[in-house]
Amino acid sequence: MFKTIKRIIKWSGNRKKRLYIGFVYSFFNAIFIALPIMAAAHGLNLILEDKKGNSVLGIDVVFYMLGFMIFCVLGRFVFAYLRATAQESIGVEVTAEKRIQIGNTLKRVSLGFFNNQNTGQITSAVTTDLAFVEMYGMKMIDTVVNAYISAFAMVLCLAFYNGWIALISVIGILCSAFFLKLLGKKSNENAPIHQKAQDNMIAATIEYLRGMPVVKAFKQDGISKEGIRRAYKEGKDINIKIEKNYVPYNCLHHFSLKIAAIGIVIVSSILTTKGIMDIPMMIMMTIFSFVIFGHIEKVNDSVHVLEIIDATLDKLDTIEEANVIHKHSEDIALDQYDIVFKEVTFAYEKNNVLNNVSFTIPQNTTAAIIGPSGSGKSTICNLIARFYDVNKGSILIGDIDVQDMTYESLLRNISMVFQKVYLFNDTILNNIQFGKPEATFEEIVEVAKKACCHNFIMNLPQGYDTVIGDAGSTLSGGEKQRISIARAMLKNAPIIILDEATASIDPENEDAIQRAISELVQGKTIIIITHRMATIQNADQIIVMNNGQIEQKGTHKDLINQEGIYRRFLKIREKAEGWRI
Ligand SMILES: Nc1ncnc2c1ncn2[C@@H]1O[C@H](COP(=O)(O)OP(=O)(O)OP(=O)(O)O)[C@@H](O)[C@H]1O
Repeated sequence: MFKTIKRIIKWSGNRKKRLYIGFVYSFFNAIFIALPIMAAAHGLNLILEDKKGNSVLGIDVVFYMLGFMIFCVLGRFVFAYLRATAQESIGVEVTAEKRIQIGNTLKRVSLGFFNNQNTGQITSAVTTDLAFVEMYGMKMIDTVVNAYISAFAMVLCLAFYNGWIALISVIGILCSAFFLKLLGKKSNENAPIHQKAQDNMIAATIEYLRGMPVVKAFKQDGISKEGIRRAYKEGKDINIKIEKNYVPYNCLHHFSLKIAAIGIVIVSSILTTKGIMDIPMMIMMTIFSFVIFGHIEKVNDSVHVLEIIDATLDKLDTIEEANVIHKHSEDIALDQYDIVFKEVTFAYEKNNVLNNVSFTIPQNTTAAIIGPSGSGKSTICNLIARFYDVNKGSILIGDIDVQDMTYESLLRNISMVFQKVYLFNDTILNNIQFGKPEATFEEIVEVAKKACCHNFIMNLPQGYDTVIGDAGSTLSGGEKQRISIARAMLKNAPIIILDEATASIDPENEDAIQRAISELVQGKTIIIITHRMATIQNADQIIVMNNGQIEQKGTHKDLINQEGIYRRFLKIREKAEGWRI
């Protein structure tokens, strides 16, 4: 429990000082809770003395007492207020920074990180988990640390009057701390199970929502709901089991505090009957027995929360410590753009997807990459853009290893158009402008015209200001593709990677798009994955991939005369394109 408290304090970074100042306020707050009890005992003593005939209770004394009580209430209010202002906003401030920090880290990790980590895990880490720490982190500091500080302040007050009573309080607190430790251990065992159940529920929900179109198309509502129902049921069962686990320790924690409270009352009564303690003091001790453990009693609820916070911080640390792709790279401006693969070997997980691949694409030339499905064509493109790092060998652009360049300086030189287009849930204008944030409206319209988007954009209700749905879901595949080509055109990078970019374009637009692509690629270094024969035949170089290796390499003229995959591929394509209406 205290280990996690220490972690939260460390997590608050340069705001630690405010936490410590808050602890001091908390101490004085507790003193101002104890003072009225002590004053009441003193008042009672005066009343008894007065009754005995010693006239000690004048009107001035009554006013002093009243003034002191008001002073205590005000003191309590002031210190509670100061503590809250010092500590409570820290959680919100730190999580806001952490979100940006994690966002920056996620931007710079290799895409492999998202494969290895469950998407549900990452999503929950940056949304619900961080929100949990935001909401409960500082609350726990208040509940736990301030509870012990309060108890410590009151024990000091008790010790001032009677050492034995103070000792009983300390024993009660220590016993409860022991049971809380056991509870913490149990909770520690359960936290990852709870977390996993929660991640599974989130992952099942995402899967269910993502798969909705397929579910509807195949009318398999029942089957798809089964997964989500199972995840929710497991979540519920695990939570019930965990709660049951905690019951004995919770009871023992409360029991030890109650026994200590009863002990204080019994010992004060015995001391009073023996004449060692007077009645007002005994009443004061009894009142103390009610309030001294009040805050600590609630600490047991915090133990589970702290364990969840601990597991959450572990998870957030894993993301923050993720292998950032350009830890040692520099911002380099290239002056030429030859792309060289030197004996590149790469595996996404265990099995090699590329084996010893070497080729050179000279600046301002076009290389078409062809090959059967799964042969590694897209992987080559992903490695050029450094979405992943090679396992062996190197990739050079303009004689500079891509690993020596920062992501930003590398990607400044590359425009990519993928078959699977991703558009942001934003206006069309902003989606195109993403390629060059400083572009003027006129520039955007110009590229949109070249990419054959302008007409359909103007037919939309708000033209360029039309907001397109999630991932562009309100546009057709061809329209999305044309917007992504416009985006790439606007970026005007010297290297263009086209990964089956025309695959989802409707035939009537294909020629127009091809013209647009011809404009996009003017004077650039191009890597293109395509099945379109005309594009392949016109390429300066064709790289034929098979099973992660280069099977053939050369121009159309070279390869047409060789027996091999390329000739077989051409035959199939000729047949397919011959069928086109
Ligand atoms: N993110 C990934 N994680 C793990 N394996 C992957 C990943 N992406 C691709 N692969 C695997 O790597 C191999 C090569 O994939 P790649 O996408 O490069 O092939 P491709 O030639 O472009 O195929 P296609 O023509 O079907 O797009 C395939 O076996 C594929 O299953």
